Amino acid sequence: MEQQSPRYILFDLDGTLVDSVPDLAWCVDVAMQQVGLPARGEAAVRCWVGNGIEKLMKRAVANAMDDEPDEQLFAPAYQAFLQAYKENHAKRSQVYDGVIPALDWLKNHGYQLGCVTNKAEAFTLPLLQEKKLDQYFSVIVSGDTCEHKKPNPEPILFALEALGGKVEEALMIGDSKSDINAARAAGCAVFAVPYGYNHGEDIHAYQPDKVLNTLADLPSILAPHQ
Ligand SMILES: O=C(O)COP(=O)(O)O
Ligand SMILES: [Mg+2]
Repeated sequence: MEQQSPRYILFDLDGTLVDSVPDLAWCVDVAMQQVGLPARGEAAVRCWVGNGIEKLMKRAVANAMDDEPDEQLFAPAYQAFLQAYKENHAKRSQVYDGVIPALDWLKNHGYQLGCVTNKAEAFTLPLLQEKKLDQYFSVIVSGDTCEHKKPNPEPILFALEALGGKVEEALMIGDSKSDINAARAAGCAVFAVPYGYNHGEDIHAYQPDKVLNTLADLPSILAPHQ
């Protein structure tokens, strides 16, 4: 399959467009307190984000990346997190520098944009709206839109079908190995940003087609369309 210059660009959300860990960590610690566990803090949450909020809370309750949590603690902690995050998904979170100018430029130069996130839809849409990012995207695919999340290619393929685009014309941009692996499995190009959340690992190790220090670099890399 010959990769063409992209016309469809799919953006990851947490760690790529928005630094959402301050709100996620705040809500994790509210939940920990409610079930009598110690606060986990932002640094730990930064390593645990990326596979959806249920997985994040399993890691927080177990205080480990891969261990299964105590079910008696997990169920109430997860409910407490959902309750807290409803009111606290955008308060402390910030759009990264360079995002708005990049999205404006892409939108004005003929690109079709989508957002493909592992965040649950109940939180994705309000966060994008509150940060005034929803207006840029013709399709928004959340962690519970499809049967599988990234790194499965399904959400990327679903977004492209909605946009009417082919994988050869698509570029995924994300911060984690899940974004890179999903894009590779789908068969599209992938760029990464190094400032987000990749479970504490250097994103270069996953060999994206390019690593961008900021999304503001995109206009100097991509050709304008009509
Ligand atoms: O909610 C998460 O785990 C992260 O979502 P992301 O796919 O936007 O990085
Ligand atoms: Mg991400």
